[in-house]
Amino acid sequence: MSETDNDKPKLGMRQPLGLKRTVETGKVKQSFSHGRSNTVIVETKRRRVLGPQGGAPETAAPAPTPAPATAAPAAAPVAPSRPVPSNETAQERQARLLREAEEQRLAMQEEARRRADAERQQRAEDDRARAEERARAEAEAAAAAAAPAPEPTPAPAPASNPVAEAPVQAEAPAAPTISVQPRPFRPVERPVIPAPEPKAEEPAKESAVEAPAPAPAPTPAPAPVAAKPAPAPAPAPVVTTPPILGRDPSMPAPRRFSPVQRPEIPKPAPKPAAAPAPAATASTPSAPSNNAASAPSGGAPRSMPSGQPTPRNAPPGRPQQRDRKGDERRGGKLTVTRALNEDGARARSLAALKRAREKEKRGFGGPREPQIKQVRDVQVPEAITVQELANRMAEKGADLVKALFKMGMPVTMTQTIDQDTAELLVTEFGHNIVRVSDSDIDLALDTTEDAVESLRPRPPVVTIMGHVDHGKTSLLDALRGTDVVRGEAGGITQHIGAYQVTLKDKSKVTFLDTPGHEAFTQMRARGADVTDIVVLVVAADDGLMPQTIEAINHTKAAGKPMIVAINKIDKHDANAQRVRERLLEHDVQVEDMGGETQDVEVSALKKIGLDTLIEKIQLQAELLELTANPDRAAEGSVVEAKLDKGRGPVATVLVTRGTLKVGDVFVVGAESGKVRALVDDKGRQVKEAGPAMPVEVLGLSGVPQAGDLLQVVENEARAREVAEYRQSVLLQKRTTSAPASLESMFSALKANQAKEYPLVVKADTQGTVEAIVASINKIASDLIKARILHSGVGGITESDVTLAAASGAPIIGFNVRANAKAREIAERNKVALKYYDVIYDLIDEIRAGMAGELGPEAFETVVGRAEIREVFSAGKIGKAAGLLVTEGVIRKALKARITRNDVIIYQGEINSLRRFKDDVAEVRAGLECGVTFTQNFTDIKPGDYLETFEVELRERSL
Ligand SMILES: Nc1nc2c(ncn2[C@@H]2O[C@H](COP(=O)(O)OP(=O)(O)OP(=O)(O)O)[C@@H](O)[C@H]2O)c(=O)[nH]1
Repeated sequence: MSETDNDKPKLGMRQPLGLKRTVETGKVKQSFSHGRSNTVIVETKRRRVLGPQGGAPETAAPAPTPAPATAAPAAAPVAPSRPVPSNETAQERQARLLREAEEQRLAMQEEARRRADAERQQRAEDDRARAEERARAEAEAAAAAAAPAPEPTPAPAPASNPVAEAPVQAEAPAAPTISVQPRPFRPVERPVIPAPEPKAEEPAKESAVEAPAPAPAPTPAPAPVAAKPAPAPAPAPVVTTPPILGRDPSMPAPRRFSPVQRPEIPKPAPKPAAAPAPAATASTPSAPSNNAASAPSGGAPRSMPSGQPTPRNAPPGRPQQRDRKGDERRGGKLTVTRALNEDGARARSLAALKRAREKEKRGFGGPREPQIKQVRDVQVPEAITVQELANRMAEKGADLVKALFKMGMPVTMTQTIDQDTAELLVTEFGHNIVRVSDSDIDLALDTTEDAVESLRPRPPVVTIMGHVDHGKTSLLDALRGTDVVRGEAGGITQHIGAYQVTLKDKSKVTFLDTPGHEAFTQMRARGADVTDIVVLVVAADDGLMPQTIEAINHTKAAGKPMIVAINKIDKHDANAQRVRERLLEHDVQVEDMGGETQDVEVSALKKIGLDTLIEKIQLQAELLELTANPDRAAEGSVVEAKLDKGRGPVATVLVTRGTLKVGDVFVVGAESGKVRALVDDKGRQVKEAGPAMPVEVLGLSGVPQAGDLLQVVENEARAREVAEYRQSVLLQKRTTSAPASLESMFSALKANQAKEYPLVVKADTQGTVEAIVASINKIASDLIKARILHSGVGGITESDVTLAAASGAPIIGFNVRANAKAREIAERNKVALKYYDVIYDLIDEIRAGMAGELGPEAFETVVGRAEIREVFSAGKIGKAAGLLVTEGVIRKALKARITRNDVIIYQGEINSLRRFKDDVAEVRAGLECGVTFTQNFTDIKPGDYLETFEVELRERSL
């Protein structure tokens, strides 16, 4: 039974007597390279001293066990455990155990290295011996060849065999003595076995195993000292640690690092190309060869001088070792770091150097010079965040916040401040404020005059104006040699027409035809605005009419010269002179009447006076000296716009200056676009349109408003930006309509009391839509007003019908029709679709419809009036009044009312009408009578008046 067993507590048994435990156990944690670790239990056996005679220890330190032939490292004797002081504390024991474990580990490493060195030396020796052998053999062969009679040569002496020399060589590295075995731990105590009589062959066998020499030759060789087993019963282990001076040799000395004499490492000999002897390879035991393989390769020179002792009490620093090894490994290599920094200090990376150089170049490297503060022009919109303002000022946001805080405004960076506060900050920081508003996004109207040298003569733009049916279109047709009149619905012009006529002398005149109907006031106003000359057409038979006068006013307002064309002079009742006289009433003095306004008598039908009219137009144009710069970005005015089924939104534009080309990017009103095609008044595609040329423009994003200005811009992004801004403004206008004053509030309240007549209006052109909407809005009265849910250019669509259905509104289609789907939905939802092609019919029907919506009108007629003279009590029915009829007839069947000081105090019916106690139906003026009322009305006083009246219902008209 081992002592370990004895130590175990045994249940129900008594503890053995008197003997202290002789085995100390503890855990040791080992750390290996690459973060590996191992925890082992270490047992340390203490020497047991028995009594005074106990000179010899009862239990010897583990005697070296005869090593098995295969385990070469185990052949070394187990390192003896030093006696442990009995008063050792747990911490001391722990420290000691750790120390011992570390010593063991170091010893193992040293042993492995030593063995590798020995092997290397051995190999070198072998090579040398083989070389000598070969040389000798060659020499002998040469000698034999030289000798006439060769003598038999004795076999080579075994001593010369390199294998036999191996053990001898193995002795060399064994010189330094090591106190620990290469085997790491021995937790189990070995039993004391009497050492066998050393056989002669045993050491040899051992040495053969120890030595890397592969030869299994049983040649007796001197056994290595360290490997020599001590004869039993030697109490002490093979002593390896020299006793420390001044210490009792019988006492176990604390373990210390043994000074390890580093063996001389031969210079790494160039490895022979040939492999080691095959015999050696075959017979080499696996364990040593493994050890050899694990030894560090001898190729790299060691940085530590050989033979230098390891510092005695130096802590076993693995990192130190690793570093050293790493240095050694890298010793021969040229790395970037080493190349850049020879002294081994940590060098900056190439990227860092590059960055530093760049920084230097930028001028940030050196010490900063005090910079002169830059004064900036800071653009500040109506509202701006503190952060954004800081960015624009190139100041720190925190500084701005601080400044605002000082001003008593605790704000954050993300908070928005107004323009005034921003101005305070901008001036505080020494900059200049430039106030801007959202409208700055918009394109400014280019009012700059073109250089005189860039101006070229351009055709005049002539607008024909006048009352409806006075022959405007007919006159224009006669001038153009075309027949537009026949194509017009109802024979009336319902949209503006633009044409360019080439005259006999090849000069050109642009004509704009405007509608004469009152609904197209806006169109006439626009016509007057864009034109150079106005031709006022007045029918000689009809004279001046409302729209004639309106046209005169538009022309005057626009400040344009006028030519009066007195038309229809072929008619028998034509009276041109009367027209001239009537014109005087409106401050238009024609030449014949001593004025400056030109006039001409014409007949569009008979083509009389047309040349004279043209001459007068040309003369007027000459006087005006019309010029424009064709070589610049185009500007134009929209005279008409529509949504064409095949071509999309189309605008008729009169170019005012510059030249509009296909591909130009433009903004027109709240729409933008890129010119896809240009079509002239004769339907031909043109590449460009110069000043005063009317042209249809294709490629718009939407239908613009007639009268909108078209401006060519630099790029599509800018065009979109401007169009978006303008649309947002329009939206804002539509959605914000708050009453501004009390007056407007009351009028709005009143208007709200009026009944609404909802409508959806769709028409063929923008101008027509505008005219229809304006005409419908004029129909409104205090009782009813039209509410146009939606108006637009183009055919009637599903969405129009859906919108109308929601409010039960009819849809007005002017020169447009509903598509199939819209018709289907309209039928299903009972939405009325009303189509028109003459604006008169449209307005009349809407007026009738709105009137019908209100129902018949009540008209009241007072039939009789009487003065109340006396008031009597009439019992249950309240009071009776004695009257004198002053006017008309008081009838019982009629409605009656009592007024006091012209204020109605009662309205109802007469219950009874009596004259001298007789009930009568009526009492005429001048007679007296008595009345009672249906309702129990008692507030009657003498002096009040009684009226009887009739109500007549008549059909309403608006
Ligand atoms: N006898 C006679 N009739 C004329 C003359 N000029 C026009 N008319 C007739 O007058 C009518 C109206 O002519 P329009 O040219 O349509 O008149 P308008 O001014 O263009 O009418 P709106 O476009 O509706 O404003 C037509 O029937 C013409 O035939 C003329 O010189 N002599």
